[in-house]
Amino acid sequence: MDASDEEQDDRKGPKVNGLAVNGAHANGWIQKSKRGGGASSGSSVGGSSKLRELQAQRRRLPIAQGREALIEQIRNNDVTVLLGETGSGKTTQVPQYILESGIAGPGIIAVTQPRRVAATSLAARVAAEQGTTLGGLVGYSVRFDEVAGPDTRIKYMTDGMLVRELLSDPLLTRYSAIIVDEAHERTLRTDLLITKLKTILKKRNGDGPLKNKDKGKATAMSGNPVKVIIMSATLDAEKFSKFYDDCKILYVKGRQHPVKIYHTAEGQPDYVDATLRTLFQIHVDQPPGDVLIFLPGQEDIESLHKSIQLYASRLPLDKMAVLTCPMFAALPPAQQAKIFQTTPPNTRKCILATNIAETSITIPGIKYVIDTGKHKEKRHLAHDTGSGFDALLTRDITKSSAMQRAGRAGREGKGFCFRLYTEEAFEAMAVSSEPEIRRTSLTSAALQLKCLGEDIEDLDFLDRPDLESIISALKTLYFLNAVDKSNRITDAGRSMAAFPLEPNLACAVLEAVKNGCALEVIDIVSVLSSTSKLFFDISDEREVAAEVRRKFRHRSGDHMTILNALRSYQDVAATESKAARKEWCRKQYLNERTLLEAVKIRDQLRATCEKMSIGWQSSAQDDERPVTKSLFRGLVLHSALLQPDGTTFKQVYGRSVIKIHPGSAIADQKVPAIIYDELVYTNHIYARGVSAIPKAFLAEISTHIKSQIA
Ligand SMILES: Nc1ncnc2c1ncn2[C@@H]1O[C@H](COP(=O)(O)OP(=O)(O)OP(=O)(O)O)[C@@H](O)[C@H]1O
Repeated sequence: MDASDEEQDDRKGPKVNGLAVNGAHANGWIQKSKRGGGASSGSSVGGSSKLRELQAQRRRLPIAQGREALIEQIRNNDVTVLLGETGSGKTTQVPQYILESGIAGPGIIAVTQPRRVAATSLAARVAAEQGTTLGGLVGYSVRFDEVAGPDTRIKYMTDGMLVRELLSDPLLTRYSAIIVDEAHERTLRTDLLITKLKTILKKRNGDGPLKNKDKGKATAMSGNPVKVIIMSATLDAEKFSKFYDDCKILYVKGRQHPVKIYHTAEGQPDYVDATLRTLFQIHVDQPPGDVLIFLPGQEDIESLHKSIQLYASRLPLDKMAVLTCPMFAALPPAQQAKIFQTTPPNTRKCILATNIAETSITIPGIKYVIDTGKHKEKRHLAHDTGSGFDALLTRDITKSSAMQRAGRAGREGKGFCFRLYTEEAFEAMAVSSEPEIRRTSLTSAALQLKCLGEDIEDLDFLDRPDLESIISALKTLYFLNAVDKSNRITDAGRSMAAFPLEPNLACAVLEAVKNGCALEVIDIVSVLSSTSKLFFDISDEREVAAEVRRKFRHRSGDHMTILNALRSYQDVAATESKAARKEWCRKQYLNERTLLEAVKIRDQLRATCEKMSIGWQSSAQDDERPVTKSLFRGLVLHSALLQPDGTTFKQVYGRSVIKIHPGSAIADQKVPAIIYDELVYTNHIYARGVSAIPKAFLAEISTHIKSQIA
């Protein structure tokens, strides 16, 4: 291991300990924080020692030194770009400063996050710092889950939730401050917010950004102005500033604890093996402290997990034990929660994570980070037919990601980051990832914008989406009958947008209402919309799991199979205790978290139907045909016909030749046509979530679709 041995300070530009503004040292206006804690709005700040300790921790954060100056800047400016090192305290402190200083008036302070795990864990931390219970003064809102109430003033939410709120409140009038955090990730939804906030600022605050105090006061008196703060540790601040009419850029200097970074002398093509060696080198040579390892995906995590266990079992008994905790989205909740648990004595916890743990979160105990420099990236390969598929590819990370990963060490004390790539490789990395708007499907965004009376192709974005993706999105909306031939939103399109679902699944629900099987389709769609998969795919138990789950199999395919599994779970849930339910799920290799989430989603979808006076009860019983027919309507662009070879399928509205995934309930059946939820690209293009459909469905496609593809 070649130690380049510098402390992480990859960002260029002048900074001072505390704050600097637009690159210049902010001499004269840096003030020491008078106090770090204390809520201003009726929260129950008790005198417990835990709370006192949390308040002392707040005062020790680097950002606390510039608290007053920061408040002043936000007070005097409509838009602020805030750049501060990882761990400096931006995400937890800025909303509290805004609240405590009263800048935001009586409105809610929204803090957006790209990932739900960040939104929920940050809300819990800030609630504790305010001495209140979660859901009171501080809450969160993520898709299908909200813990907030009438007293909530700071709300951590996923960027998607705030975009959704635009539909019911286009000027986001409930919010007096909107903090867009981790803006460097450039998720599609964050980019949409950044665009929309520009118009919202004009409408709520008046023309042009307000840069001086007097103007700020004048607007505050005249209506319901909003403060916008764009934050990140690794951001192209100038670009954001330019977008918002050269708004102020503030820099927070300093991390609470240093992180020492090491690079390898040579590249490590076998990064899993290199990780294993580095881990045991740390384990043998370095003082106690937990290790966080970043790997691209589940397969590498499972393989490394096994190797570590094997080596750890051979360690001398007088050595510290090694405890491994995998962390990826599809993992059951109990296992995910392990990363936040305290480590038993004389044990080194070792978390093997995807980039789900890369930004925002603080994992107690982590002192060492091993960064393989790889991640998986979803890319939508669009087709001019409106079809296309998402491919998950292993790629090099960006400089931004590398810095965020290193930033997960050094949150409670001095940290170390071991990068399994050379310093030259780091220097050669792209600064930040390509914005999602330029590489994922735009269908949902285009529909939401249509509802707001706007066209995605006309909007002012930080980076414009590709014309090809826009066309693909608009064609999909047309195929779903969400827009008409003149590209105007239809009533059906408006109804689709009202559901917290992808437009194709919302379309299937609306079709199911017509076909008398909404109950079933809502159940299926609820499982499909959960964050994790229903069926565990643990590689070394794959065959046992498939055998156990055979009883849920339905001859028509995976959608009805999902329904069978959900129904069986509900039967168990109706009679058994929580523990028995859990055990039942474990034995069936079913993810209970998915089932619990699906039940919540189902309730929300039923409530959405009721709000729109749509009946969700079913008339069709024990008949899969209307169910698959309804799903087909939503998944029409995901349909494929059996080829003469009898094993592969050709997309009806695309050019790809695909196979049914071996894990599918109908993998060994010969069926004339299929619909599928997604395509995954490995050595072949595989369709996952597959159901058989009669060819007749394809023939029945409405004439407007036929004319479109002619
Ligand atoms: N859940 C938590 N448990 C313990 N300490 C925490 C927790 N959340 C935050 N902290 C402490 O507060 C510090 C600041 O966290 P915060 O998330 O505000 O930083 P940040 O500047 O937003 O970092 P990042 O850019 O990495 O998100 C952390 O370094 C850690 O010391």
